[in-house]
Amino acid sequence: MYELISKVGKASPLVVHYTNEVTINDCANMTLAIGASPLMSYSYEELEDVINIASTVVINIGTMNSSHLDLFVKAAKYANKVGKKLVLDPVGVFASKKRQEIIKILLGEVKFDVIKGNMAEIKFIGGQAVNGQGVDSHEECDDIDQLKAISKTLKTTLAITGKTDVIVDFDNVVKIHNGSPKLKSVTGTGCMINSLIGSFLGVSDNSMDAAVMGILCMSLSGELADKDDLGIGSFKVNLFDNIYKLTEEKIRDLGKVETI
Ligand SMILES: Nc1ncnc2c1ncn2[C@@H]1O[C@H](COP(=O)(O)OP(=O)(O)OP(=O)(O)O)[C@@H](O)[C@H]1O
Ligand SMILES: Cc1ncsc1CCO
Repeated sequence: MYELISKVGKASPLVVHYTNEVTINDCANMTLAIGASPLMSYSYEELEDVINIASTVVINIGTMNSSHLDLFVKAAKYANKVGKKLVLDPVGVFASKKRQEIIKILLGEVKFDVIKGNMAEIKFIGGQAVNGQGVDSHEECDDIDQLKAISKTLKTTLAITGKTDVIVDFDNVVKIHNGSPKLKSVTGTGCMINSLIGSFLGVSDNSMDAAVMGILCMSLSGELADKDDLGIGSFKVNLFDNIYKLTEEKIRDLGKVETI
């Protein structure tokens, strides 16, 4: 699995993003930092052209935009139709009825390789009552059986972020114990994980490995970046530097990965 980091650098897969306007630039830079190639689009006109050349398509509903709702569904359905890998981030799904409606349509009509969310977002799409605010989660990992059931119902790999990250594919479960609380104070670290997972899916058919690697790269780089009592601006720069300088050896040595 750890060798995927060199594979991404060599193959530089194209990750097409339909994502939110808040973190779009950081997602493009994160894709480049790990060695893949980003393309961000909001156009109906080029939808088929750009998805045809993509390795992976990322759908992130973070900033609900009336003119994008149908575009995101069309993009996801077309990616499915032509057999592209797909990642969904149901950002803030519990915050509004319209978010719930669009996620219901996407889950009903599209098969995703990985659904990435914070614990509140994932529990919510699994039908649980949750404690979240806007796009943020106040939930932690308490019931692995519940997460396994959600993965089975949605027939997908779940990549769930939090103090402890959890990746669940049916009965296979991996926990990641790296991280830094500062990652929560930089907006879009979750969105950037979609870019990382999308990059790894571009060089692997194993969704679980891609999801573990995507979260691990962010959580470990955040941990390494949180040095010398840095302020949050410098921390963010240091986070990107650490992603860019990750190696297979570093991940193998410093990753705190627990297979359950
Ligand atoms: N309390 C914490 N301690 C350590 N690491 C954390 C903590 N909370 C979150 N993280 C890390 O922060 C990163 C992003 O996770 P988070 O759950 O904040 O995503 P998110 O809510 O989807 O983010 P965003 O909406 O800003 O994109 C992950 O790498 C996760 O491990
Ligand atoms: C703050 C925020 N609002 C909509 S999307 C987004 C980025 C983090 O998900």
